[in-house]
Amino acid sequence: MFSFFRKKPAATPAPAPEPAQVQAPTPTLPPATPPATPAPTAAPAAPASTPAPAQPAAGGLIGSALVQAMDIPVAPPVAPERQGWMTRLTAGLRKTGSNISQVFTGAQIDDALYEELETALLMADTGVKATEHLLEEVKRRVKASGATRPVQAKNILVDSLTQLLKPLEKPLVIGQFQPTVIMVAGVNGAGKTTSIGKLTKHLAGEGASVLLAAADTFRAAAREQLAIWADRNMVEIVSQAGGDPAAVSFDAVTAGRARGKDVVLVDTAGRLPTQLHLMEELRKIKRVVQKADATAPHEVLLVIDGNTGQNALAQVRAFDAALQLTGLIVTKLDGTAKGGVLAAIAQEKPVPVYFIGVGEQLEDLETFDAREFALALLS
Ligand SMILES: Nc1nc2c(ncn2[C@@H]2O[C@H](COP(=O)(O)OP(=O)(O)OP(=O)(O)O)[C@@H](O)[C@H]2O)c(=O)[nH]1
Repeated sequence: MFSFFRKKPAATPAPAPEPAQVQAPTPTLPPATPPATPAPTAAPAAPASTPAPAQPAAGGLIGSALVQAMDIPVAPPVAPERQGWMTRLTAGLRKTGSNISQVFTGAQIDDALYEELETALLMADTGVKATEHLLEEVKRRVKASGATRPVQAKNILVDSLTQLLKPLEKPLVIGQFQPTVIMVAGVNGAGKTTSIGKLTKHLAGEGASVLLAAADTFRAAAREQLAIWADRNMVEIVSQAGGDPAAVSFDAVTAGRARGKDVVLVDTAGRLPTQLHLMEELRKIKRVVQKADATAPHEVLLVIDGNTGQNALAQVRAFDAALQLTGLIVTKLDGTAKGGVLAAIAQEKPVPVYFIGVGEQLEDLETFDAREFALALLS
């Protein structure tokens, strides 16, 4: 089931400065879709209601008589329409998740388990701060709940990770502006064009009219790749060999407005944050897009390759400083053992994650859901 974006209801006041151009969503587009999954019920350990850990009673109660009822979070089931995605996500995150899950295969919760957990989280590129946070949370809640079995500690980790990642959840909203201009940036090969192609397919499939801007004017292959996605989805593309990327973006936004498009997606060339002149070029694209539409770009997305681990955090910081990011797309989580980087982002630079990618297939890019991610990682 498609659950890529939420359409702003027509009744929602649009803060566009040119009311005449802000139109109600086209009838071909679906109404606002409810969240694909129920809001995660991040059940705190609720120590208040938890009976105190059992004290050996006088008279020598043994075995199961000592077991107390414990309040351990139990994950609610995933919505049926997300089951297929969960299967792909679980498979994609296997490399990252298996090392962490391994920690909970022993017989008891002890210092050795916590040490192993710390190492596993650090190895998954969760970062020092997020690792410390998660460790403290798990220890605190294990103690408060009286949990003794590693599987209980694992459930508590799922819940703690969900809570940490929750602020990163945000749906992509279109329909508030026409067109919604989405600028996409990132380092070389992060998966920008592929992600734009997948997004285009899904948006077009839902009846949204999309215009693509090939603002990577240097690399012929990049333009061709985008043109293939445009052809496949029968959407229009503004492209120009060797031209100025800002000029192409300006033309695309102007054309998008004139033709009443719902979405304009601007694909920019890959660059490293250390290439200052190229970062300046990105700023210029953003400024020029603003000239074509004073309210645009409405979204500035950074695509990051999940394989880059902690370096992804540096990319988020650098691109955010240059462009004021509104969201992230994290790709290639399938080929990495470093998927913990999302926790590092949540802890240190919480820019919303609109989509995550776990493969090259169309259906391998989906909306980010904190609980799904935590469950898939530790399943
Ligand atoms: N395994 C895997 N591969 C992916 C994913 N997303 C993209 N790719 C692959 O990554 C490679 C680079 O993707 P592109 O979309 O060309 O990357 P780009 O950021 O546009 O590249 P430049 O324009 O050169 O900066 C392609 O082979 C994609 O198929 C993903 O989630 N998982």
